[in-house]
Amino acid sequence: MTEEEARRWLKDHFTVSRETEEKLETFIAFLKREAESQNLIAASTLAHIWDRHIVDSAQLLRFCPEGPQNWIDLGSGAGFPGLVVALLGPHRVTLVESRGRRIDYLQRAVALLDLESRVTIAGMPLERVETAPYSVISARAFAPLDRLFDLAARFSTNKTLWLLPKGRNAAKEWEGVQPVWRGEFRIESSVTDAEAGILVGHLTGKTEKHTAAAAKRHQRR
Ligand SMILES: C[S@@+](CC[C@H](N)C(=O)[O-])C[C@H]1O[C@@H](n2cnc3c(N)ncnc32)[C@H](O)[C@@H]1O
Repeated sequence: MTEEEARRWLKDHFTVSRETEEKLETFIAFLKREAESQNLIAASTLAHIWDRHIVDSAQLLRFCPEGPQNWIDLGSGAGFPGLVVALLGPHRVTLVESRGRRIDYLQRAVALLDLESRVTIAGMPLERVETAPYSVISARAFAPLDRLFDLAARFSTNKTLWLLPKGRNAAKEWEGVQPVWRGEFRIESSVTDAEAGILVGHLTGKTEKHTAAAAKRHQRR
């Protein structure tokens, strides 16, 4: 969609107050300035931030239950989708990011947008983040699904909603992990790219076959 259509889409789907609109503009201006001195988003998307980043992030909120969620966003990078979700909804959001300059950027963005009371930055590799249950887990362009589940299943309960924009291979990726992982996922199409899929659902555990094989390996040790 064009940038104008993307702005309209946002207003049609969410209650965007004047203050939130101003904050989104402030965030985009800040991102553009920062992108001059560090690699934050693909250069080809700089002229399409509303479509490729703001709406692409915001659309995840369509699948989220009402009310404030305890949300963790893995590999937030320039703040997508985590910061957009925090700007548009009442959620408490933890942004996980391991790269120093991006952590510094995220800290300044959160202060600029006055989000300190609801946004926490876990500035470290995900592997070092303290285990805790979250009600929503999101990750865009973070890792292939098998690695993502391996790294992040410890933040999930049977009730946790996973929101994973996965591009054009969403169905294949979900099929690919099924020998190991059990869950109930559906694929929603992305409003910013009709061919891209978003995996939406719950992870319920590892398959019995996999659990039995792991137990056997453990016994042999
Ligand atoms: C391709 S970028 C995507 C950024 C953002 N989610 C987006 O879609 O624009 C992946 C991000 O994950 C971060 N990352 C990669 N491995 C990580 C890890 N193990 N723990 C935390 N962050 C990690 C990288 O530093 C990078 O900022």
